[in-house]
Amino acid sequence: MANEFPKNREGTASSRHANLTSSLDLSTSLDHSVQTRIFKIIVIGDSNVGKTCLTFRFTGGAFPGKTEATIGVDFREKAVELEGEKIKVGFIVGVGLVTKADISLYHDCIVCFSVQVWDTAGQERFRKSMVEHYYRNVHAVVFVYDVTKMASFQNLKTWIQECNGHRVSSSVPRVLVGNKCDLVDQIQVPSNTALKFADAHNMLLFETSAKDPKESQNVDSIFMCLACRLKAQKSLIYRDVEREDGRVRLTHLPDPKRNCPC
Ligand SMILES: Nc1nc2c(ncn2[C@@H]2O[C@H](COP(=O)(O)OP(=O)(O)OP(=O)(O)O)[C@@H](O)[C@H]2O)c(=O)[nH]1
Ligand SMILES: [Mg+2]
Repeated sequence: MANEFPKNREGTASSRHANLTSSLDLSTSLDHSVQTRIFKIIVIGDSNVGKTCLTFRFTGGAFPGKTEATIGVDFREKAVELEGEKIKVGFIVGVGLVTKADISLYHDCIVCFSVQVWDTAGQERFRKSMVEHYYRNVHAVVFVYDVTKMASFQNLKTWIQECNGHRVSSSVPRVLVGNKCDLVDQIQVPSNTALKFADAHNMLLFETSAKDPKESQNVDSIFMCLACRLKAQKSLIYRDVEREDGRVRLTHLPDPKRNCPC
């Protein structure tokens, strides 16, 4: 896998990823971070639902002034303190619209295509191998839909299927986020419909807005709550395990004494 950042549509290296890991594979950065506590969270959902803005709000504390569709993947991370302990929350944010030309540019990257190109012959084979990386060693999944776009809510089923199809265990925490609640006059997905769906899939539901500054605490609580659950679930004692390829992999040992205050 190439160790360079995917180029954006203008062909320049994306500066949005500035201080983040130079690797495209967070599991690789885990390899080098013995004793560092990192949770890998993937954020998926249709293009344009606000995945990038939500993670930007959490990691950067603001709504980005200018956004463009994510090509390839977006990496972000934030160091947070939980119960006096410092941990890192790393995000991989799924890609939006991908054209055929983009695909040839990004053939070495981890790419998650949006539903628009899922069933296109030829692309499907490529997508399959890339998405494997995307879901590997994931600690939590955030499904995002746009409360003003019913289609983005209906497509969640497909995103969940994909997640399950990549052997993401049912014990991996999943949350559902309805974004763009600031657009009160345009809401198409009623809260009770979303709640039923979340209950049926054993997910917590957050309805929020990456844009509205008054919601910023709510956005933080999505990820902090996940981090909290992860911290409670996973022992943060890592041990090294030799992989078949000779590299070292980190695993964690269960620690039943930890409880999540959420
Ligand atoms: N009103 C409103 N607009 C938002 C909100 N979040 C994102 N947007 C806008 O929605 C558009 C898409 O946001 P992104 O964060 O780029 O969406 P994305 O899901 O990352 O899209 P892809 O990268 O294409 O998959 C942008 O024009 C944002 O400004 C929100 O909470 N409220
Ligand atoms: Mg994006």
